[in-house]
Amino acid sequence: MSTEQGPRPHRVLVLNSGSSSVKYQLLDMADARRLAVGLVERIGEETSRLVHTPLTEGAGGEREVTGRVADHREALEAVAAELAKDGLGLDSPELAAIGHRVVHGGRQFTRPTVIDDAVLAEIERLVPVAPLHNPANLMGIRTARRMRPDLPQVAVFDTTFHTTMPEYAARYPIERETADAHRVRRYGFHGTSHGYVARKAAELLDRPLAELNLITLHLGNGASAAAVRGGICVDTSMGLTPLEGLMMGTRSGDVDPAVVFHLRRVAGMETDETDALLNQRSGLLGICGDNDMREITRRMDEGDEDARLAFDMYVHRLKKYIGAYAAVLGRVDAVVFTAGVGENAAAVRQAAVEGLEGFGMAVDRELNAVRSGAPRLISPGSSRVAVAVVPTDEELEIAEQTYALVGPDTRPAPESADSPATPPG
Ligand SMILES: Nc1ncnc2c1ncn2[C@@H]1O[C@H](COP(=O)(O)OP(=O)(O)O)[C@@H](O)[C@H]1O
Ligand SMILES: CC(=O)OP(=O)(O)O
Ligand SMILES: [Mg+2]
Repeated sequence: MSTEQGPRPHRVLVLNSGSSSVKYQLLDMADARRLAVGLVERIGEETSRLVHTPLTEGAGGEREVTGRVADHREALEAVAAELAKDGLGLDSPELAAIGHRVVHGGRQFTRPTVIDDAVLAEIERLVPVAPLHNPANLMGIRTARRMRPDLPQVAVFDTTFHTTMPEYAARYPIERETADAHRVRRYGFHGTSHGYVARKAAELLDRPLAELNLITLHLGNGASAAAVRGGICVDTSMGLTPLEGLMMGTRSGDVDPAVVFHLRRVAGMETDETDALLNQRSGLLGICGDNDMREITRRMDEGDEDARLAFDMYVHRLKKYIGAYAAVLGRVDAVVFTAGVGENAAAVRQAAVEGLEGFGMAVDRELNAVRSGAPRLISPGSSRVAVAVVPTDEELEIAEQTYALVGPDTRPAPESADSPATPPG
């Protein structure tokens, strides 16, 4: 190893770019401490909003900036400006790397990957199968590269965790030649989150992950379930794109594919229209006009029947996946709820597990009502299967995977740090 030239950089900026939002965190990896966190939401609308919270000593509290943010480039520029106000700007020599959530990595990206032009081109090629997500991820990456061309940038893919699915779970039962020619298969998403909460659930249960059969339920705006045996994904509910599976905020989840042909024939709906219908105007929103579970449970409490129907459909479909994955796994040690809905909507957890006593699953009403940011059990002591709430932290997981790949312990001394990044193996 060559000689040290001052302290090595050990901060990582993580960008989790969604279709219309960016969540970000700046972390000090020396002690896994968060220095700043924030969110830009409603990108592309007139009412965009940036909420930035510096967490360094004396930096003051949360700041809010409102006004139109046209796209993910402007969003990142606005984030950089806020970070700079706290002395945490992207020009800081203490920044070691930028980690990006990339939703679709196809089959080729089976691990976090340092981004170069070839990797960017691959992510671009996958846009048709993640039309809401990969373009946003790409814009975040390109903007970050423009701002710090010297820094390693790492892509952490939602799909990676699911690349272990057995072939019989990953394939669709359609003509092989056609499927293979167009890479039509099930990829699965939210993998960073499923992998993270599976590990955290093992810690909560104080048992080795290798021994556990888990059903992890990531219920955010997008939602997916995974069957995890010994830390390895054996099935998941999302497929070629993040549209399959559970009912979501605005996405339908599972429907008979003939719905698409039917709407083409009887209503003349073109492919793009049906795509927008199923991805953006369906799910909870399509049934009751709201996609936020807080609003839906509030309306339900006031006796609103549309909200009740949306809730019942959401829970019914969730329960079907719990049952299916119990069958896939044979024995279940824990059901794990995570993400915005899973962590906060006690009513969803209660209703999804209700009636599953025959599967050894139950929720304790009082434990379930506790509000907490900590991993916790919500099943009664008598429950054969543990039911848990485990907050996800995709940003921390991305930061750790990024740092493990390009942090100071893994790369040559600073003098060669600006040499081109290595492409995937
Ligand atoms: N306190 C809460 N009670 C019920 N649902 C909530 C609460 N907070 C957030 N949610 C739900 O979580 C969703 C956002 O989840 P999140 O995991 O942040 O999604 P994403 O990362 O896809 O944007 C919201 O749309 C809402 O439905
Ligand atoms: C893949 C996916 O659905 O992501 P999100 O939940 O962030 O929309
Ligand atoms: Mg999310």
